[in-house]
Amino acid sequence: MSASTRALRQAQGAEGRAQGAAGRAQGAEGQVRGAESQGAEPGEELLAVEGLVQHFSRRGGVWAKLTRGAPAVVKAVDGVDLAVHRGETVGLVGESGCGKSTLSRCAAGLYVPTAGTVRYAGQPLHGAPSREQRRLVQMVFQDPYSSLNPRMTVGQTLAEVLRYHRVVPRDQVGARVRELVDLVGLPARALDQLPRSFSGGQRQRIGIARALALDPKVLIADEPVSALDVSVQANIINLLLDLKETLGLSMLFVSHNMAVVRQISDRVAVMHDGVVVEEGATADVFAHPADPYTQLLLSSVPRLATQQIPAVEAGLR
Ligand SMILES: Nc1ncnc2c1ncn2[C@@H]1O[C@H](COP(=O)(O)OP(=O)(O)OP(=O)(O)O)[C@@H](O)[C@H]1O
Repeated sequence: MSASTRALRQAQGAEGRAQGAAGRAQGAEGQVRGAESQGAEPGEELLAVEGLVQHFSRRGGVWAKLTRGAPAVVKAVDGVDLAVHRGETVGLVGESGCGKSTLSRCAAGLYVPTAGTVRYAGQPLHGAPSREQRRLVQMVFQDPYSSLNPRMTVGQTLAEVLRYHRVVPRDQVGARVRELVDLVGLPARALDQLPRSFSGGQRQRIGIARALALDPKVLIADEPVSALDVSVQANIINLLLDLKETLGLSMLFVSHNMAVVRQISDRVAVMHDGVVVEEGATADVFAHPADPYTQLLLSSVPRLATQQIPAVEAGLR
């Protein structure tokens, strides 16, 4: 985190935080400003997975019928060590099915891993984490719509999260809900609207607001822009970059899109068949990929070296 951001965080209450980021979020209609995040001094190790294994059994159920003839166990994640340091964004890349989502869900405490540990600031996150610990790491999903209750307004959804997790005293729930909506660049009238009234990009803003409602320290964004029109992708990426800076968040950014990951990440980890095959500073990995699989991934993005990424192009239109 930069000195100015640290000073801002110290000075701000929740109100100042909301106003600061909202202004930036609304001004994020231009190009992706990924360079801001790169070169930041990495802080202490915040989220760490060690020796993480997640195997799924194919025995029984519809899944087994669909995959008849395949091995009985899917080794979705097969021994991964990965850390996200305070204030940094780690990009997790790899083709579909390599285990990115499974690793993210384990890291967020949504799955109890087959083996290995997930720690936040040295403390195990799975097992029986406290209410406070559960809030520390939150996910933003590819399709926020499927996880929003279609019969609840945005205001009701956010208020429910705040009340259930007792994030703020009951008499402050309304004010905090308004701040959250402002924080993600949505107008106040969004509070009274149902999810179906929003575009894909706006729904993703709601998904981000819901994750932020729990006041997390680490955000895990699993393909947060891949379901969006290319013209909207840059806005959401810029919003995430702004929120990361303003709130001092750390981020694990999961994507199959090498160009987007390059733009947003300080470090990158490349996943293949359930393991991380290469990890390093983003600029180094992209300039000098060491693993043959990374080389293959990069060679399939020929425009990358010389041209703007699609999201940037979209943002400039
Ligand atoms: N609940 C489950 N039961 C059985 N197998 C699963 C389950 N979830 C994921 N898998 C399998 O684990 C492997 C890794 O899946 P995962 O979704 O983590 O990959 P991914 O890299 O995120 O791919 P995508 O981007 O397509 O989601 C795949 O072979 C997938 O079919």
